[in-house]
Amino acid sequence: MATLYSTTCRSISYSLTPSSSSLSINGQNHQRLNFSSCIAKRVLPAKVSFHSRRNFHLNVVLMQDGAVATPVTPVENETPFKKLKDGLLSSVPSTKEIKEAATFDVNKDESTVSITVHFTIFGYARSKMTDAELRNMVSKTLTCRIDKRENCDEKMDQFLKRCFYHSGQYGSQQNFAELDKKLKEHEGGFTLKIFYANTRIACIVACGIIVGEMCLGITCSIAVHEVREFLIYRLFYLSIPPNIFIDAVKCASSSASSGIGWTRVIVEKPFGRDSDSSAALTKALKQYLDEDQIFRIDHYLGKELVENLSVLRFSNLIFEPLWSRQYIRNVQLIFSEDFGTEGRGGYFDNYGIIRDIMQNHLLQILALFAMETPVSLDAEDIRNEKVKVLRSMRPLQLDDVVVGQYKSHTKGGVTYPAYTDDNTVPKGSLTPTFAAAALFIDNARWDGVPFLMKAGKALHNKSAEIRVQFRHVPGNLYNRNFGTDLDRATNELVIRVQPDEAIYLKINNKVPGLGMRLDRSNLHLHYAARYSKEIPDAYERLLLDAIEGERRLFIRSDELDAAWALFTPVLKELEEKKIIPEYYPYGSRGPVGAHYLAARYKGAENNFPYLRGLRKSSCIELVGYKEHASYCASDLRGFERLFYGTVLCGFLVIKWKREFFAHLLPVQMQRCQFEMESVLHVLRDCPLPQNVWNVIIKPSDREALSSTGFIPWLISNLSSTASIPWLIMFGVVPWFLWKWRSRGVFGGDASLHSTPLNAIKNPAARIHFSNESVLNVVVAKQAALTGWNPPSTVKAEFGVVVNPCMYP
Ligand SMILES: NC(=O)C1=CN([C@@H]2O[C@H](COP(=O)(O)OP(=O)(O)OC[C@H]3O[C@@H](n4cnc5c(N)ncnc54)[C@H](OP(=O)(O)O)[C@@H]3O)[C@@H](O)[C@H]2O)C=CC1
Ligand SMILES: O=C1O[C@H](COP(=O)(O)O)[C@@H](O)[C@H](O)[C@H]1O
Repeated sequence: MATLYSTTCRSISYSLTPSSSSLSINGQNHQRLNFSSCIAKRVLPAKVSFHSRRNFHLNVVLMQDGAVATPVTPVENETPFKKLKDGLLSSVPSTKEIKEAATFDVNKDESTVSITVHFTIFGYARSKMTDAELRNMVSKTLTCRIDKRENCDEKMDQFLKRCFYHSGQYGSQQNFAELDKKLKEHEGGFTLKIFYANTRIACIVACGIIVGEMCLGITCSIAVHEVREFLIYRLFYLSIPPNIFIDAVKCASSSASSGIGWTRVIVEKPFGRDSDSSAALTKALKQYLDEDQIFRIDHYLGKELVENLSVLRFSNLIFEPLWSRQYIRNVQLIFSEDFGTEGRGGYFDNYGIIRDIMQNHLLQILALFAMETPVSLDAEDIRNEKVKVLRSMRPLQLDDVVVGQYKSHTKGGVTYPAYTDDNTVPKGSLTPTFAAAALFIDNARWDGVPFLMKAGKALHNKSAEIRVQFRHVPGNLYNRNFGTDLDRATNELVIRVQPDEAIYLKINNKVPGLGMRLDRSNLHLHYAARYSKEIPDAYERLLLDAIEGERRLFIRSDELDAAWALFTPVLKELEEKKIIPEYYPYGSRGPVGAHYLAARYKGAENNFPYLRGLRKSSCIELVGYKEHASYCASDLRGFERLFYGTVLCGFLVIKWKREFFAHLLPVQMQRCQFEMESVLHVLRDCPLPQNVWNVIIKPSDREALSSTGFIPWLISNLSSTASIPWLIMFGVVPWFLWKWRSRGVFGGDASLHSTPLNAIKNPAARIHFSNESVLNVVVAKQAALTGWNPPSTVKAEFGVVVNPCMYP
């Protein structure tokens, strides 16, 4: 826990916890500290144009070109708060500056304000630590980042001198009283002088700049010539496990809150586990705090590109008109981490990825993305709109969720652990480390548009992205260039939140030259190339906002209720039904089920995500799958066609499984322990087909599939004509499965099948392959390998039909 305090206009009590958690400072994740310490806040002499707090952010919104200094009203960006914002952790004022009283020439009214700010950070936790040890710990990650890197050593030294530590129990009034005593020793007194020539200005100054919202009670008619006041502001940052929030808040509020000045509390997530526990937490917090003292932090809201969402939408004419169901096909919100829980399993296992990432970070992004235009940039106006959009959403359905958990995987001689290998995780835990979900907003703007969320740990990369896929161009003149590949034919806007922040729009473009060839190119805003300034860390922004009393990026209690209302039913169902997650190898792209979920919702023409990577299509027409899909191209080689046919068969199996496989083959399903069957999951995880797989595929190739993900694996393998076993494998596995099933159900005689099997074969018969000989080769190979040759009637029904391209 941390207590920031400062005397004068910004006296902040801040406590971070010397714990294992990561506080991101300077763009890196660092240990999150439970500490309170002191940062001296500089007083910045500046010419300022004062505004009320309500307008404060309008000032900030003024464009500042990152590359070229803006000539526009620079004074508005130079408020002490802005400076404070730019310099909190990095630019510590010199002692001279601290002691100096700043003089602000307030417009023509000549109001003059003298401010001296003391800023101190105190760490508070149970662990024993001296101030020097704390400073040493902080110094390991502290850098001079935002400001001009001048006198860094000196600045950091000054900063560290303001860090202190006090050890105590979270539920001990006495320990908090001791903390209070120590804080007071550092707080001292301060003088706030307001010289003014105009009462109105003086009050605006006081309200808007000096004492933030605390001044609201001050009547503007008071003619103040000089105010000598001693204000103490304390900001408690509860970077501690949620089960001790209330103890800490109780003690802080009764034994260590500021007597004169504000006391605020930043609460870290998770805010409960579901609607009930969240409501209980809010109720308990409100015993000791008012809502406006509570700052529920969601650090994703402090990320630069998330903040930029509203700017992008509301200050660019080109985007806002497109921001609706009319033009947007789907929106994808993606979070992935390339590491597992690694030591945080104790916390994580009680929450799981849906609560850890989706219910808060991704949902908050969604709300900002989808909200209607707020009345103003005022925190309440923005939060009102967010609540409205959250309340227009349909609670998540189990059918629209896929959960996964990472399993151990060996790559390059290194073995990566399974989630359950973490010794802070209970054995046999079913907690999802991956989830994909489709959410819907039932309002006029977004009706029918899927918002696809995906979040996972131990995946192949670390990133956070918003991807907006637009609808196809109706009657596109250039259709011929794209065929039926919807992804190529339409635009996509990508907002890369991290790493390497960027915004880019995928467009179709003519490749320069005499011919007419189109390609996909990006209109690209790459932050590192465009802006020389480093991007502040989310926590830097949010801590500063809390100090300033800016609530825009913090979660209001009604927002929280609305968010939990969306996720609580499905979380309960997952837990009550003990849904087994799909297992995915550490470092992979996650469970296959997620691709099917996405395929179901991304758009009718886009049902075969695995085929997308190949950027080719075949002359196969599939009729009988829910959404009609067709792929056509003239240059496919035989084994690729075969592959398509095989995967399509797999889709049919999935499609029809629910009707009859579920009760005919419960053993198989149970053995695989999966709720949902998929061809890939069968290949990778079910014991029986794995035997076939093992006969045919070299171990190294098997491993490659698990570790690289299916699309790159296919691309690399299918592009090698030497790899003839692939051809066999793609044919054999489904046939083998089918054979096994036939045996299981009909005693090995497929001809005895009746209605259920017909249910697969009939639609399958409508799959057209354009190369008969390929199938015959495969059938012969599989007969050799499995000892079973499908009866000719079956072969015929599976439809080896030479079929010219039906689609140009
Ligand atoms: N780590 C992350 O990436 C993120 C964390 N959060 C949230 O931030 C908060 C802190 O996270 P993190 O630092 O990882 O948490 P930790 O589990 O590391 O806890 C922080 C500190 O709290 C004290 N503490 C831990 N467990 C207990 C306990 N059972 N009873 C009393 N005190 C305890 C410890 O200090 P001591 O023993 O010295 O008192 C510890 O150093 C949590 O609410 C977390 O959910 C939010 C987003 C991201
Ligand atoms: O809130 C959380 O976020 C982190 C990821 O944050 P990032 O800023 O590094 O992307 C995640 O690791 C953690 O599980 C979760 O609690």
